[in-house]
Amino acid sequence: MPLLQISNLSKSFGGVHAVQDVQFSVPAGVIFSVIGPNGAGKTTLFNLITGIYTPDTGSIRLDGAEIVGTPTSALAALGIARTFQNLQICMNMSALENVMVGAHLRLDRNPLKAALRLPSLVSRDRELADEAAELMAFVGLKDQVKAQSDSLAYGMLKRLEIARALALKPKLIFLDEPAAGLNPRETDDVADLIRHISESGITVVLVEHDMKMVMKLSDRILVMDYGKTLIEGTPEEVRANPEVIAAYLGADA
Ligand SMILES: Nc1ncnc2c1ncn2[C@@H]1O[C@H](COP(=O)(O)OP(=O)(O)OP(=O)(O)O)[C@@H](O)[C@H]1O
Repeated sequence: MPLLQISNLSKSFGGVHAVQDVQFSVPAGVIFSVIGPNGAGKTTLFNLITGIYTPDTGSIRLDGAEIVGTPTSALAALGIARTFQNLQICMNMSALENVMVGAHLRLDRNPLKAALRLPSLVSRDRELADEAAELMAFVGLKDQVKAQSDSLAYGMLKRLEIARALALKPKLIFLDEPAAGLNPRETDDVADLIRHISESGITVVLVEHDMKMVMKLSDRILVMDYGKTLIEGTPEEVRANPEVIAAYLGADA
């Protein structure tokens, strides 16, 4: 059984068919990329799977269980984490606190206990801070553990967001354009990080415009165009598909 199975998924906004009858499945352990021109429906697809939008029709199964209608917070508990195309970092918090937010989302906190600052919770906060520091080191932010978020460069903030998603201890992580706005060296570093995330046992679903990175990293690629699936296959199959070449990749891909 695939980890994630999408069937007949559709979502319209007014007259715009943002996602139209899309189906694919993501086996556990792969790096799965979604590509397509601007407006193809990639982010809408992410928003549907991560509970931000409700589909008009279709089914989304995680480990065989239907998750359509499940709120984002409950999806986090089921093991789905994501990052956003536009950074969602709280700039008035420290970098470490931002990552700890991810861990807090994972844990069931008792607000009364928190208000009373019970010793068990204080020690758990210390554990979470240690865990968050480890994750920051994992994403390459070892030297920024004590930094304020607003002092971090853009590339660092993108990594911080990945660390926060990892703090959920997900089995499936959705990365929306992790290389957008990065220079070629930073892009290579993010590609290495994504590979490490995958090697740690987390299934990765990626939306990305950097075609070199997508071709290098992905086990499978879904190509979308005008809300529909153009093709789903291995990088070799996608690269060789005439429709993809015509619609998207260009002759030099
Ligand atoms: N909340 C919304 N309300 C109205 N229309 C929307 C909404 N979200 C997306 N759309 C429309 O749906 C279509 C698909 O948009 P989407 O953002 O999913 O594409 P995308 O492939 O992620 O594009 P990009 O690569 O530019 O991020 C577009 O025509 C867009 O204008």
